[in-house]
Amino acid sequence: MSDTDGKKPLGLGGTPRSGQVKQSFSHGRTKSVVVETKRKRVVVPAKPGAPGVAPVAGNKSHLGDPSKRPAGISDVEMERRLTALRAAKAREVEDNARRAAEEISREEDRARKREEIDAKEREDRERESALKARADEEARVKAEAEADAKRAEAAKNAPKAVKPAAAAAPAVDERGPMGAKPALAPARSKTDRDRDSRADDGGRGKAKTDDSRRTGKLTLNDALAGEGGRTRSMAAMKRKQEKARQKALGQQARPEKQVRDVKVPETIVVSELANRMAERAADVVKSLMKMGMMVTMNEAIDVDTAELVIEEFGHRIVRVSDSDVEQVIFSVDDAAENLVSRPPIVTIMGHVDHGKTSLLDAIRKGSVASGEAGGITQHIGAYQVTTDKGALLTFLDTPGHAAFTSMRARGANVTDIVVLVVAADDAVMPQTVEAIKHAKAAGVPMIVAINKMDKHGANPTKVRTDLLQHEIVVEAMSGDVQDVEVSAKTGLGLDNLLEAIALQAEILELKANPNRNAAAAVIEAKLDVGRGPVATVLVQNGTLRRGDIFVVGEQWGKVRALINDKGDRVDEAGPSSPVEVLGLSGTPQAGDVLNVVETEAQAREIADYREKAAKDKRAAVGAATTLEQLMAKAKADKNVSELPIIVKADVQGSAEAIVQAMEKIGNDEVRVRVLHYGVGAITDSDVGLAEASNVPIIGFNVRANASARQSANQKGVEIRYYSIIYDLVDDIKAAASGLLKAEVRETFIGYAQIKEVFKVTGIGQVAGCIVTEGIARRSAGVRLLRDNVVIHEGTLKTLKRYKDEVKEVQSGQECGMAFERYEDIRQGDVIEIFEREEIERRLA
Ligand SMILES: Nc1nc2c(ncn2[C@@H]2O[C@H](COP(=O)(O)OP(=O)(O)OP(=O)(O)O)[C@@H](O)[C@H]2O)c(=O)[nH]1
Repeated sequence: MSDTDGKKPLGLGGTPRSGQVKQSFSHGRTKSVVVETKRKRVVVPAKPGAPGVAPVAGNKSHLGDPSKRPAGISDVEMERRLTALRAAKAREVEDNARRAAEEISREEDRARKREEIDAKEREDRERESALKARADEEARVKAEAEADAKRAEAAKNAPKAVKPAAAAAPAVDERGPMGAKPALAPARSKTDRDRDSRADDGGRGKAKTDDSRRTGKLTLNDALAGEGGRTRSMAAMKRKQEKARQKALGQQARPEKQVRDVKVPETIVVSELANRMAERAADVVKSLMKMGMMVTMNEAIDVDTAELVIEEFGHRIVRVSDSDVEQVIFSVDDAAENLVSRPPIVTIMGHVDHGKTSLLDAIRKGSVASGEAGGITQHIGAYQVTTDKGALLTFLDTPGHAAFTSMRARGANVTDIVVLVVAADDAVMPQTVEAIKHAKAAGVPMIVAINKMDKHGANPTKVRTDLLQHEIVVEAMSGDVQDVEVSAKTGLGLDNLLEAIALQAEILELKANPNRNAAAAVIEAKLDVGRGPVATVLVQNGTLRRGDIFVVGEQWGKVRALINDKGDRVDEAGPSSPVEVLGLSGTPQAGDVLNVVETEAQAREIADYREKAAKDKRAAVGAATTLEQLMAKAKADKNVSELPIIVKADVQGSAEAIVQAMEKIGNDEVRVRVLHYGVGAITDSDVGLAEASNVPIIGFNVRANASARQSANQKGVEIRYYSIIYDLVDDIKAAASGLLKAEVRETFIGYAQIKEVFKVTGIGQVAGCIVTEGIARRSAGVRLLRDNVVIHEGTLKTLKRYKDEVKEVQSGQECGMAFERYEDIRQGDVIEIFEREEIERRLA
């Protein structure tokens, strides 16, 4: 079937010249298409003025060649379009004329305003120069120079300011009536105006823009329409105004690149270097790459390379050494007017059981002694007491046991006054002498408290004379050391003691500046299960506050809480206050100094530096320097038996004291080696270490946690608990004694002389002897002496009397002796008979 069946071909009429084309498709389908060729219509243009031709509607010549029109547009449509075009052109001409007129009027307005502003500026300048002229000669010269400079600047700006406005005058304002309204804008700098002119391309009225910037008043219309519909914030406007003002004052709008002093240690990470130069890290990396160093911003470079980079960026290098990080905490001395009185820090020292704790207890009316394990003060406590007269005193309670010597030494260093307790029923004892030495070495004044005056047989005079031997001349003996007779039990003389302390403090004129960063001494540190590391510190200067950032030894932190000696939380602690500090990164050592610093970065930097330095030091001490030393050490170690232990204690001071006590145990042959010590409960890792090294764990006032207990049971690790240091020392001594080799004691029991030597089959050489002295015993040891020289030492193979083997032969009797594995015996030789006895030894 054909598509053309029953249909006429589509055409515009007339006589078309047509033909048929047959098209073939797939699957044998065909289609006949009728092709029609249309004749072109020829339009002859009508002559203008010719009769019958309407000027617009009748005459179609102005509609152009219809063949060139787009298809389907009729003459009428064409006519309508042309009319619209003509009307638009007429409107445009009108608009242009109107705009030009408006522009001229605006220009006139602008010129008038410009003149006004110029006049005002001129007036200002003249007034300014007149004012300056009245100043002294030097100021006048300077002012004139400035005025000249300003005039020159103004002269430079003036023509440029006019130019864009004039050039823009004929331009068409596209913003219509809204934009055409002359709006007032703040005065603008030339740079801003130029920039705006550039931003407004072509069609936008530059004159309008300039005008709005110069008029000094900002209207809503202007603000909204000023940037082609782009709104500006008030802040942006203010910035522009500020820039313009600065420009007018002759300041540079763009700040010059700042040259910085860049501190660089021996090595520095690239990103940190960029940070210190205030440059982009990527730029620094780029600059390094240009130098041929392919580094990333997280890699460290040496100081010499850093110097090249710094120079390239136009900064200055300041080389610092690692230790310089500590410089931030070295502060200048306080000015005298900033210093205020502070309470004295008093340390009570003396021999064991002379009543230190009882005395302090009596002073602060508390009961420390009764709560202590075994009645021994185990660690330093610090307390503040107020006397009846209102004087505030800070007491450090130092322990009395010899093991705590080092802690006491530290106590003496933060101490202003030492109270030396000597029991009146005893005398000056070794630790009394030690305390005197410490106090003298630290240059700390001393007050002697002669305690236990209530006791029968108390003899204070003996104490005073004993002290003379140690160059302590008390006041009672016309010396300069105050002495007070007291009884901690009855409270006798306590007032006098406090008075003596207050008097001594007055003489010392103790002062500190509370208005500076705090410096404090750690008197105790422990790891508290709930609170983390806790340090008891004594503020020495400044005021320690909550939130302060500090570094203490190898640790650092931010004060999370401060707890005073009464257990109350406080916000700050002034000079001489003892206070517990929470918020440390780790447990510091007793004796470390806590310093408040400005930033966390500084604190961390100092702590890191100290940790590294301490590590290096330990490594240097541990390393044997020469081969001989190494060999000597190895040899010495070989001959020494070791009892290794692990110590865990409740506080740092106790742990250190135990380690010291352990070091003292032992001799050339045996020693106790503390493999590891720490503060806090015994944990799995302690048990792991103990198992690996096969050592027992000593817990002093601490216990193993549940899992550590369980794994210790499984692994067979021994854990021993103590709360009294004497018991611990005694037990370890006993254990170490077990390592000592038993002593071999030799006892001479007799001599025998060899009369003749004969050979016996099956035995070998046999000596026929006579026991000349003592007794000859079969089991004993023998030495063969020839001309009083020992030529053999061994045991007997046989001891015979006649034919019988006997156990012993008495003096004066004859016997036969043969040596075990030795034959060279001669007539006349002497046999020495002795016995060996092994004696068990104990450590002293
Ligand atoms: N009669 C009498 N006994 C006292 C006096 N002062 C202390 N004592 C006793 O002496 C013993 C030791 O007293 P502490 O205060 O524990 O002695 P300490 O010097 O602190 O001892 P350590 O902590 O071991 O260094 C205790 O039994 C006290 O009761 C006193 O004035 N008179």
